Parts: sequence; C-alpha cells; structure tokens
Amino acid sequence: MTPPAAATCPGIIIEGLTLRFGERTIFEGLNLEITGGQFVALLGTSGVGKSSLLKIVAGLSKPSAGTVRASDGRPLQGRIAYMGQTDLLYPWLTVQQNVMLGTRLRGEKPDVERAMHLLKRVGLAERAKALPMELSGGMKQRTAIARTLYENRPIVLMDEPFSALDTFTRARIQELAAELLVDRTALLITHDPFEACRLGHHLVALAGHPAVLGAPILVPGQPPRAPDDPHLLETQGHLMRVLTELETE
Ligand SMILES: Nc1ncnc2c1ncn2[C@@H]1O[C@H](COP(=O)(O)OP(=O)(O)OP(=O)(O)O)[C@@H](O)[C@H]1O
Repeated sequence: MTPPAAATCPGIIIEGLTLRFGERTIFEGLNLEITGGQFVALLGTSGVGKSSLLKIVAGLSKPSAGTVRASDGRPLQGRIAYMGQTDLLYPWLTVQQNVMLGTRLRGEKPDVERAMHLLKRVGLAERAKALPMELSGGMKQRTAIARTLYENRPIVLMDEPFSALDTFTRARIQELAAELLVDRTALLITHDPFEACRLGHHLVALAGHPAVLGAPILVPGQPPRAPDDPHLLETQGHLMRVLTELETE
C-alpha cells in the first residue's frame, strides 16, 4: 500500500465554526488549524460536541456558521476517510467485502490483496469470510478500522475507533494506526488521555457550554510513544489538569 506523499496530505482549516440545534448552541466560533501530516487528538466530556464537529469536518453535516477547508485550497470532498462511532458494517457482506466497500460503491476494482493485508494486521485474516453478526463488538470495530485504512485517503477522521478493544489489542491497533497513518492528516476523537498522548502530535480539548476549543497542546517526540515515554506521562498529567480546569470554569 503506497501512502500519499506527505506533501500531498493537506491540512485542515476550521474557522468560526458554530453549531446550533434550535435554541441550543453546542459550540461557537471554533477555530483550529491542523497542519498537513499531523495527528491531532480531540478530547472532551460526553455530549460536548466532538462527534458533531467531526461530522461537519467530514462533510456529513452542516454547521450553523463557519467554514472548514483544506490548506491547499482544493475541495476536501473525496480526500477524507471517516470512521464514525457505529461501525456501519453491511450485515449481508462478509468482513472482507465490508473492508472493500468503498471501492465497490465507487465502481472501482476491489484490491483483495490490500484488504487481506489489513485484515491480517488487525488480526482478522481468519475471519475474512465471516458475516458481521458472527463477530464480537471489538472484531466489528477492527473491521471498521481496516476499512478506514483501506481507503488510503490523505485525511482520516476517527470517532473513538478503539473504544471496544481490550487493553492489549487496543495498544497493538493503536500502533498499527500510527504506522499506517504516518504523514496523513488525522483527527481522532478519544475519551482516553493516555491514547491521545500516545498517538497525537497535538491534543485539543473541547469544553464548556457552548463549547470552545482550548489551545492545542504539543506532545514532544514522535507517535506512537511507548507507554512509559516521559513525554507521554508528563503531557498526560498536564492534559488532565487542563481538562479539569476547562470543565470547572
Ligand atoms: N441531530 C441532533 N439534533 C439535536 N441535538 C443533537 C443532534 N446531534 C447531536 N445533538 C446534541 O448535540 C450535543 C453534542 O453531541 P455530540 O454527539 O457531538 O457529543 P460528543 O461530545 O461526541 O459526545 P460523546 O462523547 O458522548 O460521543 C449533545 O447534547 C447532543 O444531544
């Protein structure tokens, strides 16, 4: 699988993004610039608006105000792989067919070799012919991760992609994602400060009512960081303090 060159991975520029549902303002005037090729982890309490923000960036829903654009000035459409909180596997397709779904829907030739390579990497090669109903929750999530990585897009958006995985599988799949997404532009939602500090170049917190984005926090060193990496441990402590302060403001 040939990754797009770093120079071809555009950054994402979010300006003045506001979302309202009726009288309720979920977030207001969000500004964020994600440099091309950077991995950014987005954190925040449940219900603060993270998934809504990701869906807007993915082009799946519209903001009440503000814009999202690519740093190279070209359209974002067709350059984003999005993995939502629900796995959205087609129940009548096998695991392998679900991984190659994008190519099928676009009428392109499916790349069976790449699908099998990814299924092997997420530990599901033996289950390639299984139907989703035969899988555990974690296996379905790993199938959805394989499908997202199969898409081979320069921008990858993932909403709690590892939430259903046990600790050890989670660590392994995090490393795989970091390896395969190197030089891509990635925005990942997670509830886990450890995961954020393991994978992110920068961390961003969404907090408050209406929610606003905190200043991006730089994690020194290159992801994926070892679990005992001093940069990871130090930033994790800092992040916990920032998140607690933001929530009590
Ligand atoms: N279509 C909708 N209509 C009305 N309210 C909505 C809609 N979608 C989301 N909301 C509300 O917007 C707020 C933010 O929801 P969102 O799913 O973005 O939060 P989140 O931070 O991703 O939460 P979680 O971490 O629990 O997934 C919530 O209060 C939710 O009820």
